[in-house]
Amino acid sequence: MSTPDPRAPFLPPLAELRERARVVAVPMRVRFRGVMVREALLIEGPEGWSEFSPFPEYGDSEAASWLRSALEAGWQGFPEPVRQQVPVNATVPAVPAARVEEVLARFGGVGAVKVKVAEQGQDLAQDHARLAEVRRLLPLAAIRVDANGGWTEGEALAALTELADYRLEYAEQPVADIPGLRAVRNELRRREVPVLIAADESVRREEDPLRVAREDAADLLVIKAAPLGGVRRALDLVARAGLPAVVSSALDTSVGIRAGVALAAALPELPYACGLATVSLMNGDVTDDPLVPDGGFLPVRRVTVSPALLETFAAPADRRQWWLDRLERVHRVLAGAAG
Ligand SMILES: O=C(O)CCC(=O)C1=CC=C[C@@H](O)[C@@H]1C(=O)O
Ligand SMILES: [Mg+2]
Repeated sequence: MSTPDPRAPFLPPLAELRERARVVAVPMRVRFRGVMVREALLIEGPEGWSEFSPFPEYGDSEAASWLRSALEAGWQGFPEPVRQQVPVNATVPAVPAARVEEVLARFGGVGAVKVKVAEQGQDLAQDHARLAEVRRLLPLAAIRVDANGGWTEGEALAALTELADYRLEYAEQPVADIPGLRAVRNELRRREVPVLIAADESVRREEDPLRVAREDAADLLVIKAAPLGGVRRALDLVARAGLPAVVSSALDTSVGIRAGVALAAALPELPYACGLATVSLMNGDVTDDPLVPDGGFLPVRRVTVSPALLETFAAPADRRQWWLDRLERVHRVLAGAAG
């Protein structure tokens, strides 16, 4: 497969993007990544609505991939799907065990659940309790955990050796760096602990997203459309990596989730349920017909944005300005890359 053209897709003039940009602040039902409000800049392009919502702490060059992804959605459109619906997992944030039932209920029936573990300020007993509750409520579900790099190697080995009793499908980013992932993976195999290792941050936040695969540091990759520069770039990455991929969200509105669905729908193989049901964690959306799961699946379809909801969730003026300033800086980064 060829290297994606760094200039593609076409970069519209900043004035055009600014003029069409809408900034929303959508409340969460439950704290996730430490936030209770998710902000996003949405732009309507000729091919449909697009979302630019890099997390606020990300710098401009990292955010440039998110803008590329938005431009693909709005100005280029998505590649042809090979399936018309995609299986999804429920996502359980690092909530107390007593809240698990209420969180799971938001997702309707699903066959897979991702549980956050290793949250700062919590301990392994809390992870155990959360996982035990998920297993009690869904005895047959595929369960995976996501530590967001929160364990040391020693902690990861100890924790996963114990948590394997819940029949874990895989552990996402148990430790922060690639040599650590590789070491944990090798040691778990040596101990015959049946937990696969997935890389997330080590793919989407690395200079070289193929390094994990090259260094044999994970069994599978977590792939997100926006941080990887869009659906086509993510597809190219998966093809080059030669590892199974799980598509996951960036905690987007339904507009951003649409890109994730397009990615999952276009992958030649989709062996795992995708982490694309996160609209269910939000207390609002920009469409009257949100991309939330039905029977454990999301459909492959367009998202129609509601002008009334854009008003309802319009961000305060200072935050709107913050996003417009960011858009301007990141546009400059992409214009530089194209020059
Ligand atoms: O994968 C899922 O089930 C939901 C998405 C999800 O967990 C994430 C979305 C956005 C940011 C990340 O911190 C987080 C992740 O680590 O995968
Ligand atoms: Mg993750």
